[in-house]
Amino acid sequence: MALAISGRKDSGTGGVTILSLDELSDDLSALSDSEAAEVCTLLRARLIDTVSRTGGHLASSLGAVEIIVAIHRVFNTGVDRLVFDVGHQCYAHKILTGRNAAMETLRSFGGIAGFPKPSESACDAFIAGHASNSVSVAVGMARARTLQKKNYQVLALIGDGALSGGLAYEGLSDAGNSGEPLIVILNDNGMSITKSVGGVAEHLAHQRLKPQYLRFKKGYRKAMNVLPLGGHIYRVTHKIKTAVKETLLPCSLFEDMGFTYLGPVDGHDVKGLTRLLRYAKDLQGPVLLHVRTVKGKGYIHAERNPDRFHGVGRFCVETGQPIQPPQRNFSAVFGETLCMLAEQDDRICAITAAMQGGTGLDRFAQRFSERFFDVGIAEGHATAMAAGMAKQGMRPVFAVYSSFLQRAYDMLIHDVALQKLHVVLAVDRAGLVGEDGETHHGVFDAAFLDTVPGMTVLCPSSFAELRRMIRQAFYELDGPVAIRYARGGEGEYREDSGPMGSVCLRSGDDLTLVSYGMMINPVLECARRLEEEGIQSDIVKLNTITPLEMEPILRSVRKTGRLLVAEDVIEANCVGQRIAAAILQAGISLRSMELVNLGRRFVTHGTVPQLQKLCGLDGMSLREKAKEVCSRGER
Ligand SMILES: Cc1ncc(C[n+]2csc(CCOP(=O)(O)OP(=O)(O)O)c2C)c(N)n1
Ligand SMILES: CC(=O)[C@@H](O)[C@H](O)COP(=O)(O)O
Ligand SMILES: [Mg+2]
Repeated sequence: MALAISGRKDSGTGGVTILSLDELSDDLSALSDSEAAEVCTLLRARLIDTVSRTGGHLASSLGAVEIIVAIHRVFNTGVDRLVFDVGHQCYAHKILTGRNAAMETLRSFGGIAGFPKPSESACDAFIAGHASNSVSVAVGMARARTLQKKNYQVLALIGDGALSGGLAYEGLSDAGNSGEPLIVILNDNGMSITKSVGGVAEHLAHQRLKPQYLRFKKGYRKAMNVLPLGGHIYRVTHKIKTAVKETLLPCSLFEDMGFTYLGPVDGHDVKGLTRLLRYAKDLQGPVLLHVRTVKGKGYIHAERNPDRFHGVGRFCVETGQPIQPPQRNFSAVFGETLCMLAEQDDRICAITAAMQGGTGLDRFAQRFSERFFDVGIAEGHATAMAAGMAKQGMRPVFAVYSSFLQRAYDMLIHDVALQKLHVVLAVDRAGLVGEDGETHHGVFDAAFLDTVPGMTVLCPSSFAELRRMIRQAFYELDGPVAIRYARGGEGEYREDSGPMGSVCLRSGDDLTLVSYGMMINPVLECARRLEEEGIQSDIVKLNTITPLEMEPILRSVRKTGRLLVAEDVIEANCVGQRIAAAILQAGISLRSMELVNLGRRFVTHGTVPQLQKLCGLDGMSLREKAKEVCSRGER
């Protein structure tokens, strides 16, 4: 593919200035080293500018700029397969693959996604969003290539944080042994969202810091700079270097697993990275290139606060301050309430899988550091560990995003439920989450938690209810208890409806409306609008969705004969289906019924109100559905 930089001009010093990223094709192979460095500068400026207006994952994307430019210099991502881990660092790749203008629409409804999407570009090899699977996917692609006798390269780009997830080791162990040519680039910035934790983080730090090795490597680099870097010379000298390394350092974990280990190298030296990738490409086996980067590189506020700029809303470029002040949210209320309870009860422990800030646990981590456990991106381990703690008499709560809890389904059944252990799950980001889109919506938990024997699932609709339910989860219930709540703050409903089970919020004879959690807000709006048209509805709000308390619902539908259940979860085993089955079992025949939910689809990205509208779950759409229900059948 030809390089298209029509916007180049001579800088007057013999060098070339690249005027616009729009002029670049995804094939950067003809760029000189200095042009490549210039492209990196342009990309950084573009990332800071766009993300300041759209919001998104800035710090990780900034840190990966040189890696991505080097990849595009050596590989053709339209044919070679580049698998991003999580995918939140892929923005530079999007810009280089025809989506520079579309960056203005990043993460917005109808715009480009914040994660890799093959439907957007053939250069996006695989959808990503959840951590630690990239090596497995890459091995799969490499094996498919070999079986199909095709000729392309496969790369996985994985961060040190993602390397705290057990799945990564299943992939590495198999990849190292496979003999398949593939390149794993480990982008090691010492950070997950907060600081990387665990033994592997220690191992990586050790690899970087062994002083004798660093001294040796400096000398080696000097020598390499004066030598012409032919493949043969590099191979021989690299062997010598590896031998020296092995006598000075304990073997890297990756070498033991069967990889040719290269590094650690400076991940912001685009020239060096390009050379190493060319070398790795020729090696024809599993290679792990360990690259050291700075999270947030090139933007002072992000370098200083990489966790705040990991995922960021719109901000002022100059000051780094958010445009909108942070909203009080369910996660913060959870964290505060937990601190209050932990003050009185030293059995309470909090567990996070690398999501301390997002789950509202910052204060708990400071105040009760000995009872706070960040286990890394390891949701399965967190769940099994909570089971162990509960078995020995502690009161663990695992605070976890709904979509990441999917990773721990087996542990919930095998390690927690089977022994009826009192583990509390604070299931954050339940329901539609907005701009992160299909990989992050918390729309499966209501269905899968219901299948776990002995599980109780509580659904607060307000901060007051969340506070009460946390206490109930610890002191009035036993066995596994999940409290599921949405991303963000309260809506119009701010009461505490009191008991667990189901409560009637409003009385009317024409129709029964049922909902729970934050969906109660559009349902209240729907009821108000119906009333304006003379239709009176009962609203039954479910405070507990597993097990269901059916009595208030049955009482209501006996009266109205019509039912509409609204929920922002997938259709399979949704609450509406369970209610419908219970109504049938009770021998009640309804005149009409509508179950409004997300059906059997993946919901795209956008603001939550936009997505609710798309799915027919906003107040207006629910009113239309409710009117249909009312108009069906005679009373
Ligand atoms: C299974 C899962 N758990 C948690 C997350 C949330 N998460 C997204 S990125 C991230 C940190 C990743 O760190 P690293 O891989 O080192 O990438 P970096 O941001 O440092 O470039 C976490 C915890 C996730 N995406 N998937
Ligand atoms: C990439 C990733 O998985 C997280 O960074 C996630 O985007 C955080 O979401 P919140 O913004 O809801 O905390
Ligand atoms: Mg990292």
